[in-house]
Amino acid sequence: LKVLVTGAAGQIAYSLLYSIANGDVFGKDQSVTLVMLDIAPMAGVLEGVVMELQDCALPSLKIALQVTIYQQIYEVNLTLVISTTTVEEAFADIDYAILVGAMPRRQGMERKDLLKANAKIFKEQGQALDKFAKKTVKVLVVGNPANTNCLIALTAAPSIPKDNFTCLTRLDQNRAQSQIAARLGVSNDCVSNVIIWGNHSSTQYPDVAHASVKCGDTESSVVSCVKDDNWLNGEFITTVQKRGGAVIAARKLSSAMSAAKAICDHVRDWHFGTKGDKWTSMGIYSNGSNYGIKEGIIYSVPVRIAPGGAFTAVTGLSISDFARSKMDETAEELFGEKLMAMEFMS
Ligand SMILES: NC(=O)C1=CN([C@@H]2O[C@H](COP(=O)(O)OP(=O)(O)OC[C@H]3O[C@@H](n4cnc5c(N)ncnc54)[C@H](O)[C@@H]3O)[C@@H](O)[C@H]2O)C=CC1
Ligand SMILES: O=C(O)CCC(=O)C(=O)O
Repeated sequence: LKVLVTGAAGQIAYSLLYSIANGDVFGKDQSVTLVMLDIAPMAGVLEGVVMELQDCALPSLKIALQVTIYQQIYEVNLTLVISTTTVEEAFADIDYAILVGAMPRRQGMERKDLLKANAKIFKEQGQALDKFAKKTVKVLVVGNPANTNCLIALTAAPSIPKDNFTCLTRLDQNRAQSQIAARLGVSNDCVSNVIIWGNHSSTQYPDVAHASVKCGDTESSVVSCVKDDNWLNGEFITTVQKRGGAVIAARKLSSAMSAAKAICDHVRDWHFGTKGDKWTSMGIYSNGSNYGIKEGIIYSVPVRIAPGGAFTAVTGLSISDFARSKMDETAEELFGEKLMAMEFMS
């Protein structure tokens, strides 16, 4: 597997690269060529990250320096590390593209305020995917605003199927899951089938109407266990919607450790598949057939994934009037972002 991580000198990548190199995403026995891309001014930092990967002395990673200063090729046992600032090299024949590299939000900004700065990056990287990657490449967009950046990349890569493009809402799902687990005093893995609808933004709709909690052998609905609709329809939703901003306010930096963990969860599920009747949420291309969401945006829905990566949106879930209005509100925001993106692109 050839796996590209962009923004490889940044803070998310700092946690993410370790997990991939350690076999936590694709398995300990899977050989991986890890391609790390960042911009030229970050070449020195990138070099330091490679040194650190080397110094982790991971059992599967054997690194030997081969080439030049900006284009170091490391020869290995199980995992091959290539760090580069060259787009052509980074995107060549990749199986996975984890597109993290972008400007992060600072305090007081909404994620869509990043569109102007980041749209250009995702147009260029969409074109690179189109030109250099395998046509089967699976793309995960993380850089914000993630849904609309994903749409930009997809539009710039017409030779790659739309279903190969996803954006990250797993961090929101993990946040929602952990809020419920904390409320019920159970461990996080007892809670499943939480849904994130729509945009990775403060209009997203974290929905627990179909979520369940497992205590011993019995599985019950989250709604019946929490027994507090006011909290579920109020504070719970806003906590998840605003969690990214809360982390920025506290850390003066955007979330990174939890983002890297969520990326690993997303890619692992996309690679190995979801288990049984469980689902996970991810931003996918809306073709107009899911829950009345119009065609043409990247919208987060629950999906089930087969081993190898083919996914289908979960259909037939009942949608309350409350949920309907929340789902439409976040779709509307995405169409607004799309218009803005088209303006910047033109
Ligand atoms: N979807 C989600 O759930 C989340 C998204 N994010 C977003 O992820 C992005 C990255 O966050 P951090 O790692 O914290 O930022 P960071 O600033 O620490 O790192 C970003 C890296 O990207 C690099 N970069 C910039 N332009 C590039 C290009 N054209 N090609 C390759 N690399 C490029 C920068 O040089 C930098 O090293 C931000 O946009 C942030 O808002 C962050 C957390 C969660
Ligand atoms: O909130 C942000 O803008 C940066 C990180 C992020 O997307 C998140 O923590 O959810």
